[in-house]
Amino acid sequence: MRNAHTVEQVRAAEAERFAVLPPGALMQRAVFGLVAYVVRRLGRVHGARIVILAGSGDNGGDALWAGARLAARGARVDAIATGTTHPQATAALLAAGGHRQIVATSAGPDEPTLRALLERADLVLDGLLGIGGRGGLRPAHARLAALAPPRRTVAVDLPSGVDADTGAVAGDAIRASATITFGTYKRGLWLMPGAAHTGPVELVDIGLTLPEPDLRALDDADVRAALPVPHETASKYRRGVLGLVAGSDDYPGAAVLAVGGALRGGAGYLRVVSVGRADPASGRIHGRAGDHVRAAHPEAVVTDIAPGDRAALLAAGRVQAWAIGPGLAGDTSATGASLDALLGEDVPLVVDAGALDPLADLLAADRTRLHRRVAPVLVTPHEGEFARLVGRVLGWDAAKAADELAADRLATVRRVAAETGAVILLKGARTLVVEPSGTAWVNTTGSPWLGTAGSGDVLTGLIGSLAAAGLPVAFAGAVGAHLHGRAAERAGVHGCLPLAASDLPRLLAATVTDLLTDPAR
Ligand SMILES: NC(=O)C1=CN([C@@H]2O[C@H](COP(=O)(O)OP(=O)(O)OC[C@H]3O[C@@H](n4cnc5c(N)ncnc54)[C@H](OP(=O)(O)O)[C@@H]3O)[C@@H](O)[C@H]2O)[C@@H](O)CC1
Ligand SMILES: [K+]
Repeated sequence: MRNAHTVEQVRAAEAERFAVLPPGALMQRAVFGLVAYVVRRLGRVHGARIVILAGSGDNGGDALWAGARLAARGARVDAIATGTTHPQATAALLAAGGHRQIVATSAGPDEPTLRALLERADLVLDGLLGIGGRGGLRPAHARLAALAPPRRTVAVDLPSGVDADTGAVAGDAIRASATITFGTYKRGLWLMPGAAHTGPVELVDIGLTLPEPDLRALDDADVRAALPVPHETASKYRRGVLGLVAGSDDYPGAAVLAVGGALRGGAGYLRVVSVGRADPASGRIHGRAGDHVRAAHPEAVVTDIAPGDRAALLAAGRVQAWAIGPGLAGDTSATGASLDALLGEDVPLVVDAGALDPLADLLAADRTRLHRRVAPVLVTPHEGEFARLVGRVLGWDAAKAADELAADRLATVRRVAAETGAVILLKGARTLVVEPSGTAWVNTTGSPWLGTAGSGDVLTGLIGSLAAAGLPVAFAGAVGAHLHGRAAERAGVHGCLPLAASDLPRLLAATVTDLLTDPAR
């Protein structure tokens, strides 16, 4: 498990260490980790050209100290400063044979010199701003951030211009090929849009004693430990039964995809309820979605119901979790009736796609509905669906939803989870899962190829299945998002590019197999 903390939490932990350690000790620990990374990355330090971008604070100090160590090992180190710099670190750099120039002064480098330095650099260390940064970069910093070559830039602690707490980016910000962060992960390294600036993030332990994290990210080891694996006395019922309400005559494929995801989540039995209509000749209820599911997944037990038939829905049988939404289209009042029936059942419920607007309508009529329910409800909107949800339930207009998410994605989702009583899984690059209590996970697996029709249907089935198999539904959301992302990452290896959603169930099986058979277990 990786943990992220707020700047306030980091400052408090640092203060506690400052009180007992010799001056500069924490910074030297950070520098040691940074230099180790640079040496590993470059392979050969002697003769390498390093450019340090240095701001006025301790973040610049880290980078300059690293520059001093690298200069002492034979690197050519040029520091470009925005103004005054950390005195001891600057003295160390100069003593080791490094150079320093200050931009925007008469003796500073002109534009062509600056560009040439950065173009020739083997590596650029971004020490413009760390956790002390506030708001958008000032002009001198912004100019350097725009010139730094993304593929050869390493961010020190965090990419300058990314807000350490929110991940917000106002104007120019460093784009890094890697980030070496100190003490703990900062939330902004994991939250969009900042997360798009970091490259892979490495943590250097500097010995901070930290409180409960504000945000968590699962690793493969966490997911492996959480996977529902049947034991000797398992039976299909004991492994958990998922009820999945999915598919309609208009969108039968969504049900097939959701079932594909559900079959890889660990539940032992799958009851699928599809919406059909009465056959004029026989009077029997029959739907296209049911036919498609039966043909594609003979192991699923399918019931066709008339739109909104609550009794027929619940008669499908006992389940340990319900999921509703993929491929439900058309009559939202019928979906609302089904949803209302499922909300009356005391088992975890996953709500997605075509059931999200009907849920919003139910919550608009009664905001306490989910707060009063004992078992949790997890909703899985993408950004557009989230905007509609908060529009209908909380009265936010679309611009407000977009602005709040851009300013502080995590705080916004936390607020909406607390107000609605729903566990919210906000899909997208860096999917967030947030409980009404505020407990939050961010997903760091995935691939842009996942932005394809139907991938959300697979995710809903997968999460529902994990919940039916016994994982708490919010955790099932975090585990499901991790597996879904890992599956997509494997697409290239398994010859599945461009990725189609129907490839995902097979890729999920390969992902789970690898996790369970990893010899390092
Ligand atoms: N202390 C230690 O032992 C350890 C510290 N560590 C390191 O210290 C870093 C934190 O250092 P820090 O507190 O000095 O803050 P940092 O981000 O470098 O500079 C802030 C200064 O920049 C300015 N400024 C603010 N906003 C701005 C903007 N938008 N655009 C431009 N300028 C802006 C403002 O200065 P002003 O110009 O207002 O005087 C402000 O004071 C941390 O990230 C980690 O790398 C690690 O080594 C672990 C051990
Ligand atoms: K930085």
